[in-house]
Amino acid sequence: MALLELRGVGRTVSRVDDRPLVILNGVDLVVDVGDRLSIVGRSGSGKSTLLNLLGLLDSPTEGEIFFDDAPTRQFSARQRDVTRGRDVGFIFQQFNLLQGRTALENVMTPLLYDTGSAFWRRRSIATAMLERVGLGHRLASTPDRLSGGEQQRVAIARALVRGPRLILADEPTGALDIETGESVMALLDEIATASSAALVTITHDPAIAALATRRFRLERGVLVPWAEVLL
Ligand SMILES: Nc1ncnc2c1ncn2[C@@H]1O[C@H](COP(=O)(O)OP(=O)(O)OP(=O)(O)O)[C@@H](O)[C@H]1O
Repeated sequence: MALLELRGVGRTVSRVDDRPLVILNGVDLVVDVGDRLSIVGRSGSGKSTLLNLLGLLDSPTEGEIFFDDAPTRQFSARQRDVTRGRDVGFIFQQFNLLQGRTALENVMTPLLYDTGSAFWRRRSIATAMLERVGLGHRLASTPDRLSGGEQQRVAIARALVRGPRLILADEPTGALDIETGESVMALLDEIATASSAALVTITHDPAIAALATRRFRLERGVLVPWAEVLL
């Protein structure tokens, strides 16, 4: 079942010199429930721009994006925010944790926006999530007391605490050594599998890209399937 579908998606921005810059062009992509996709591409090829579109942070200037078969062009700003908050989890290279806040507080943060019972149960839900990523003993630690791998585990717990159906990871292992990166990817895959979430990973690392079942390369804004295994 298609969770997300991009049809003929493009994104063009105007520059200071008024010449338009085509960042993405004619992107067709279907992300199914439980899919594992990787996207590689040179710096400036449009990877982050594409991820922002997949996460409903930006809108395409051409084409259409469907979420659960609904055209997102017709979504109100609130509908986009609600859909994103409920269904999309973001993981970044630099973790983006709230400094000065404990691991538990960081993971509880997305639940503050939950209108259901999860809001009232946020402490126990966040605790269980941190236990799941192996950090049950570091609930009270602030990011400055955690290693890079531990910080990324907190970020994963925070991204997944609301049970998103789509996980978007932008260079999730970029700031980690190879071994820690592999264990972070294994954890991401395990949690995504348990909740049937789709996982889209942007990476420069061919070994990380090869973990996905569907691999793509962005070449100057054009998305091309990439079957080559580089291991
Ligand atoms: N709002 C904008 N206005 C002008 N140019 C932009 C805008 N957003 C992105 N670009 C340009 O579009 C190109 C693609 O940007 P994008 O950040 O998507 O690339 P990327 O593949 O993620 O790069 P990197 O791997 O270096 O992060 C870049 O040349 C960037 O400078």
